[in-house]
Amino acid sequence: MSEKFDVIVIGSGPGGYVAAIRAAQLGLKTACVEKWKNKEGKGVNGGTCLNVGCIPSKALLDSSWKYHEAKDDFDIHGIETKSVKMDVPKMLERKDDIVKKLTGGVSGLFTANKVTSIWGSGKLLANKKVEVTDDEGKTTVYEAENIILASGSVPVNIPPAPVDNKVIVDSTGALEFPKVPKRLGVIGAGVIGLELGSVWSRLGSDVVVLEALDDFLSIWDKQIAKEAQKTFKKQGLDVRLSCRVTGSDVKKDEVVVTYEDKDGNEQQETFDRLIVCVGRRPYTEGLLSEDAGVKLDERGFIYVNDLCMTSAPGVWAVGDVVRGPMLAHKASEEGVVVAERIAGQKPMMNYDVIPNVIYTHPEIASVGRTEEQVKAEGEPYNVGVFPFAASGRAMAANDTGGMVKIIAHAETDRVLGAHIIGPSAADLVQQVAIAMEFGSSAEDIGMTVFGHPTLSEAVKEAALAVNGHAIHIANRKKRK
Ligand SMILES: NC(=O)c1ccc[n+]([C@@H]2O[C@H](COP(=O)([O-])OP(=O)(O)OC[C@H]3O[C@@H](n4cnc5c(N)ncnc54)[C@H](O)[C@@H]3O)[C@@H](O)[C@H]2O)c1
Repeated sequence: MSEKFDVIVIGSGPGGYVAAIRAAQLGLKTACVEKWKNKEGKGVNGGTCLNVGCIPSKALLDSSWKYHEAKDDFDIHGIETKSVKMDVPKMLERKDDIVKKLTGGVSGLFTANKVTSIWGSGKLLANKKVEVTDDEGKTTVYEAENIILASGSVPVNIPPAPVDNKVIVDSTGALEFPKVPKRLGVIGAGVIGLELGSVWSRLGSDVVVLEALDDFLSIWDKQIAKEAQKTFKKQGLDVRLSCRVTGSDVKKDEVVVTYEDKDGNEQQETFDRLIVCVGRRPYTEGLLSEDAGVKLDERGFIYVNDLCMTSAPGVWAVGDVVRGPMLAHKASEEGVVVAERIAGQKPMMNYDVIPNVIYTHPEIASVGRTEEQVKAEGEPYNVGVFPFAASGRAMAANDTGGMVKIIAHAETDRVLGAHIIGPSAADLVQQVAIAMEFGSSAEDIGMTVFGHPTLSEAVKEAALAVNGHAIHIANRKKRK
C-alpha cells in the first residue's frame, strides 16, 4: 500500500481537473489519476475537452471562419484580397499548439496547487482504494477518504459505419484531416456534426449531413431551430433529415454510404471521408472492480444522487459519466460542488440554468426552458424577440442574421428561458443565465443600462419586447 490522500480524482477532464484544483485549494491532500497520452506518447491532462474536443474544434472553427471571411466577406467592407490561400497543415499545427498550451496549463495549475499527478489507468477497488496501472503494467494501490470518478465519455459507434480512422472517422479523426476532403459525409446533425461539418464546408468540402430524426435540432427552441436550418442551407450545408444510415462500404479511399430516406427508399452517396457523430456514451470500461459498490443506471451512466454521490460511501462521480447534459461546464461545476461538499461546505448546483451552445456561425445558444417546454407545462408566458437585423452593432459587423428570444412567465414576468441564434450568441446567453440565477424578471433586464452600440443591446431589447416595450422594433403586442 502506498500513499494515502484526502481526495483521489480519476480523470483530468474539465470535471476532474477542476475538482482536483478546488479540493487542493480547500486544503485537502489531492491526487489526480490520468491515462491520456499526447501525440508524443507523454501523459497529458485535460481529457476530451482540451485534447480532442471543445478546444481544438473551436480553434478550427475560428481558423475556417477567418478563411471564409477573407475569401468571401471582406469585399463588402471595401477590403480587396487577392488569392486567399489555405494551409491546412499550418491550421492543424496552430490547433495543436493551443491544445499544448492549455493542457500544459492544467499541469502547471496542478503544481501550483500541489495536486499530485499520477500517470496510469485508475480502477476503483472496494473500501475507497484506487489501483493505478502504469505503462509497464506495474500496479500501485492508493487510498483516499474520498474518491471522485470523472472518467468522461467516448463516441458512440454504430455497426452500419464502423470507424477505421482512415476513411470513416469519429470527432477526433475529423480534427486531423491533412487535406480538405472533396466530398464529406457526416452522420448525425447534432452539435458535433454541425460544428465539424461547418469547419470543412468553409474550407471547401461538399458536406452532406445525414440525420435520422425528422426534426432539425429537435430539443432546441423550434423558432431558433428553424432559423438555424434556413441559415445552414444558405451556407451550403446539405442537411438531410429523416435519413437513417444503414450501411457503409469502404473502397480504397472512399466510402459508399447507404441510407433510408424519408419515404423509406434506399439511397446511396459516395464520400471521400465520413464523420460518425451520433452521440457519446459514458466511459466506464476498466474503471470499477466488481466489488467497488458503484452502481450504473440502465443507460450505463454511473448512478448518482443530486449531490453526485454514488452508491458507494465516499465515492462521488461528476461530468459526462453521470446523468445530465454532456457539457464541459456542467462537469466543472459538479467538480467544484463535490470538492466543496467533501470539505464540509453545503453548495448546491442549479441544473435548471446551464447554458448550451453550438459554435457554428452564427452561434446558437440557449438557457432555461424552450417555448415548447413552457407551453407543454401549461404555464402562461410572454415572448420577446429582437432580430439582429435591427442592431446597429450587428450591422456594423455585417453580421445581422438571427435573433434573441426571451421567454418570461406571464404573471410574474420571471425569465424562464433565452434562446439566441446570431453573432456572439454564446456570450450573450450568459447574460441571461446570470439574470436567471438572480431570479430576474424580463423587466429587470429591460431596466438595466446596456452599453451602446453593443450586440448585448439585443438582449435588453428582447427583454423589453416581452412586455411590448422594445424601442428599436415595432412591438408585436402593444402594452402600457
Ligand atoms: N458545443 C458543445 O457544447 C459541444 C460540442 C461537441 C459535443 N458536445 C456534446 O457531445 C455529445 C455528443 O455530440 P454529438 O453531436 O455526437 O451527439 P448528439 O446527440 O448531439 O447528435 C447525434 C445525432 O445523430 C443522429 N443519429 C444517430 N444515429 C443515426 C443514424 N444511424 N443515421 C443518421 N443519424 C443518426 C441522432 O438522431 C442525433 O441527432 C453531446 O451530448 C454534446 O452535448 C457538446
